[in-house]
Amino acid sequence: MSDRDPLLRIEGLEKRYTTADGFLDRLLGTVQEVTAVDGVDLEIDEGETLGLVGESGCGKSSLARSLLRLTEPTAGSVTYRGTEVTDRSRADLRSLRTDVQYVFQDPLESLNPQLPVADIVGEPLAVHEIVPPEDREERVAELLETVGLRASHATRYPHEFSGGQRQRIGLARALAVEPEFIVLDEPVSALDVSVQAQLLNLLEDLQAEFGLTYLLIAHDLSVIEHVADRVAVMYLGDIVEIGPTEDLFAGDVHPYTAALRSAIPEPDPLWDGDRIVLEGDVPSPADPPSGCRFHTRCPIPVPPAEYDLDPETFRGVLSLRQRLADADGDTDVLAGLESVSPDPAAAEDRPAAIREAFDIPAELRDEAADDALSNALEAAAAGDVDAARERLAAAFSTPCETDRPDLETHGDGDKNGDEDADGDGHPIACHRFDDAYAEHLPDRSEPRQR
Ligand SMILES: Nc1ncnc2c1ncn2[C@@H]1O[C@H](COP(=O)(O)OP(=O)(O)OP(=O)(O)O)[C@@H](O)[C@H]1O
Repeated sequence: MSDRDPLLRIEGLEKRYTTADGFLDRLLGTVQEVTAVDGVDLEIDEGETLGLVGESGCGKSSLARSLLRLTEPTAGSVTYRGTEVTDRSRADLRSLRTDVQYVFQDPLESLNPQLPVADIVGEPLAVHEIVPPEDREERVAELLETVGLRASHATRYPHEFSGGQRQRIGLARALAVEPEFIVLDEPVSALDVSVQAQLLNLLEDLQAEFGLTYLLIAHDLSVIEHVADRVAVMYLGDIVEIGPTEDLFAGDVHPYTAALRSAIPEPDPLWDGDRIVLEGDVPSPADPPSGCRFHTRCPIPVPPAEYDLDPETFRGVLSLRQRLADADGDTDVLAGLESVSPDPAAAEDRPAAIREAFDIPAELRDEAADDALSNALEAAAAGDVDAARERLAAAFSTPCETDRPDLETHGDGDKNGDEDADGDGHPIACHRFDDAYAEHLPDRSEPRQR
């Protein structure tokens, strides 16, 4: 391995689950395929902490478990210290199992409740024959002290400990095999904030002491802000952004990263940044949106090139389009909206009410856009959802809906999110950063604001 090789390299990693394998499901046609990880490329360097963030269901655990083959990946390649992992036999994976450890989110689930801590931490020492049996007790005591517990804790059982202490036991067990690389899957998400900070400090101390490399998974950016060297942001099976941590907390970022960032509780009462609230949940990976997978929730989708629309207005138009698409033949779908009068006699008021319901101004600053919208709203107000849908789709399309963005560096920098000597660019999968769509965004400074 040369100096420049990463410790771990993942290429085109895919993990698909079939939701049901039963005969009845196949007979009824209810078998669904879920693409939890959709062709991810990633590199992790020795000694670094790579944070992996995204909402629940984005595929973080599936990615981490596949790369260690705790679950079999469907496709792709993983190399560890230059050696392919994906085609190794189970027996061959034994050495990898000591080099690489996985610490689970919920220690109560991963620690055997029937065993005292001495056995939980001692088991890997025995299985991998790391110390002779007569030295095991002493080594367990050392490991417990290394993670801030007492040697006397060895005789107790998992339920006798607090959440933070249980996570320390999980760490002691992982450290028993003297690993190089540890995957930490939501290690602090079940803990109080003060306990979180203590555990994150411990992780940093252990990294410095033992030269560890971490993949640190979290659904919350605040957890990794002070710990990770680089951050990869995951949405619906894809990495949508990867870069040095400081770049993701300042400067231009993917709109999804911006939303995660704005969700961090701000201790300063004078802070006047805008909270970005994402609508709805992560869509089902069984039926992901076309184009950019984030476009159905993106606060700033790329508007059509022919109009001068601000991002918020276009978001409203796109949400209206989605509502009409979801209506699927239900002509009364708009009547369900609170501010849209259900009274058929008030049909002439409905276009205005629909605009209001979707935060679209009463009049768009772009006359041609306003005409096209009015035309569609007239059809919607008259209950002709099909016509409204068609008119909106014809007039208000976005490349976000049709073109899948690549994870590309649009400034200076390389594909793995490392800065180059004189640049601060890092890979982002978003059309807003792609010059190919510049004509859609005449004033880039406006939509890139956070
Ligand atoms: N064994 C499985 N069978 C079927 N679908 C699964 C399985 N495991 C995960 N999934 C689905 O794959 C998607 C990604 O799940 P995954 O647990 O990897 O995401 P995550 O980002 O780690 O979320 P969380 O933090 O909630 O664990 C989800 O839609 C989930 O329902």
